Amino acid sequence: MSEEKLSFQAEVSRLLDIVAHSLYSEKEVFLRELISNASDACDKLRYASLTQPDLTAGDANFRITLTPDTAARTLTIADNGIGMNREELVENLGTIARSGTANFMAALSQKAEAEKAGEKDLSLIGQFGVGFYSAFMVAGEVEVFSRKAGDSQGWRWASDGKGSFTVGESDDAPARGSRIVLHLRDGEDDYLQTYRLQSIVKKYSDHISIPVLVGDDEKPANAASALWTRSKSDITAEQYKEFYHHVSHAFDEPWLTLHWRAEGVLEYTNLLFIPESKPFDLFEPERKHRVKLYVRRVFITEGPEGLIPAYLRFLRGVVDSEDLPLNVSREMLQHNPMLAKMRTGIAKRVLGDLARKADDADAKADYARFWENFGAVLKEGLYEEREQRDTLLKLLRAYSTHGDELVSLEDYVGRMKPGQDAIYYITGEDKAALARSPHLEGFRAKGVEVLFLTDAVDEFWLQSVTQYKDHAFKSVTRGGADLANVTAEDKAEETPKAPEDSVADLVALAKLTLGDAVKDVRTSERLRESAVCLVADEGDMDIHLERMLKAHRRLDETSKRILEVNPGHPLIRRLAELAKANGAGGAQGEALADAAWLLLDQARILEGEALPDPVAFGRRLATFVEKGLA
Ligand SMILES: Nc1ncnc2c1ncn2[C@@H]1O[C@H](COP(=O)(O)OP(=O)(O)OP(=O)(O)O)[C@@H](O)[C@H]1O
Repeated sequence: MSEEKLSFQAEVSRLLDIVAHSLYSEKEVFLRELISNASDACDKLRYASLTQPDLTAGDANFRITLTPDTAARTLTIADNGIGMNREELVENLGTIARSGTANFMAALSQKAEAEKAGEKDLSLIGQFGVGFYSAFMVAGEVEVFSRKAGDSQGWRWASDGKGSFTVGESDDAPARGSRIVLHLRDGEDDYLQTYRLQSIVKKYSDHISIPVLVGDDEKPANAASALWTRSKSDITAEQYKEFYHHVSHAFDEPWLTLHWRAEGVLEYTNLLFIPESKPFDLFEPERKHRVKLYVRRVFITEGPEGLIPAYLRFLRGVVDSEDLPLNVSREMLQHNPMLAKMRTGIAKRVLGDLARKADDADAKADYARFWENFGAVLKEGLYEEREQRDTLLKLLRAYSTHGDELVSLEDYVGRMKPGQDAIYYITGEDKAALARSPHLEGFRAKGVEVLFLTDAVDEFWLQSVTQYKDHAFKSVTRGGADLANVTAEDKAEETPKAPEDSVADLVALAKLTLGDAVKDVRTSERLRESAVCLVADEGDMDIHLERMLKAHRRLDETSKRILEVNPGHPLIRRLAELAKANGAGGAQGEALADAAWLLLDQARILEGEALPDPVAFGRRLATFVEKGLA
């Protein structure tokens, strides 16, 4: 077959464009990327050879070699790993298959815009890692010769990184694995010097368990032992960080590094990291984790189901088991009882370490950073893992009416007012909008704190977790406000409102007028400044949850709401007087009926809901304003 010319996927072309104009300040990281790929390729072959020993026959010593050629001005990175066939070369080196790529590209173009505007480097690309494509930061042309383990045919892939690449058969491919030849750009001769290459390997790839050989030197330039098998005291923070970059393909700092060995019935070593920033694919529907499973230093698979609970899927790193059988197939893993035991052990340990961070009064801001990134994921555990519920509730943080800082449930309970039983919350998308909600007025006036719960997942865990330390969770937009029993801080608050019966006629008239449009009309305990609001009945679905379900087409019906009126509000007082004077069948009947509809529509607007009949609303409003001006 002759050579074929193919185009890069559009995202790759855009990425290459950015890479060529290098956003990386340290170009040398291209080597880290290529060595990381080579090491992954060796890991993959080692796993495959467990069941097909022929694959490594004749050459079982995995290694990565870097060969500079000063005359040709090329740097060659070769491995004897799994290699790639034609389809894999096209697929892996022509597209970006990773989930979340679309989001990333969007973020990237924003960044490009921001940079034009002269804003600070957001180092987004650094967080994502451009992998193989980083080769084009230093090379004007890249050739990949590759032969897949077990295949007879070898291939050559080549590109100048400008929109297209060629792929064709090659007699020059290694016996097994890949050889990447970088034709260095002018000015990149640094990467032809052995000592320079050695120092880069030491810096970024010391933890790689495959030996990396540079030039003619027979001694590997890296320590070539799996980092997690070394003693903690022998590992520097820098080495942990580089290992985190390698396993996670992310380039932020680890927020937390957890390195421990579980001993007892089961033995396994864990080197896990919590990233400092949110990975792009955190909310993909599969909710897959990315932790790598090894058995006695042999890489088995990434992200096996059942090893890490979904609510901890932000963890990165490796788990190395001493007990699982080496020939465990990926498919059978999931049903292995040892895996379930490891999962429990890992969850306990991670949550325990998080609890220590959460309890540390000096680390408040630090924990808040973690919470902002991963709190929404952690909360999934509240309904998915009963055994960890109490621990997770202790880790929970939320904004509240108390101030600008995240608060814990313990803080909240400590501030509860005499006579207050419940933990009050309000759900919605946006904290600032929630803070303006009329439902909060009475709570504010009595100094009762209300939590703002703004993650979609909040609606779900609140269905199954009903209380914290005997205090029920209660939505301020549902049921009665129960504020009568709470002693106000401010005595003025206790001054009696207009007696309820003064608005009884208005309430009766509104009920009659609004009929089926509402479940009930009643006077409100929770309003102070606003005239009206809508609430859900005690047993009904919360307004925000219902709206969310409808948006996702999981619900067709809308439950009826209760319209609450504030008997202390001047408008309500005035309407109440009119309703009383008018009696049944009075001359003001029509105007009062219009007023009732306007009150309901106003409450809907405050709730952020669309009006079912905006034309009627407009007409009624016009009539009223006109009368008012007359
Ligand atoms: N030396 C190699 N041997 C075998 N396969 C390779 C090699 N280098 C790259 N690949 C394949 O190409 C794919 C794409 O590599 P690339 O570096 O772009 O992305 P990645 O390693 O998946 O992730 P990242 O971009 O975070 O590094 C790899 O996932 C792998 O399948």
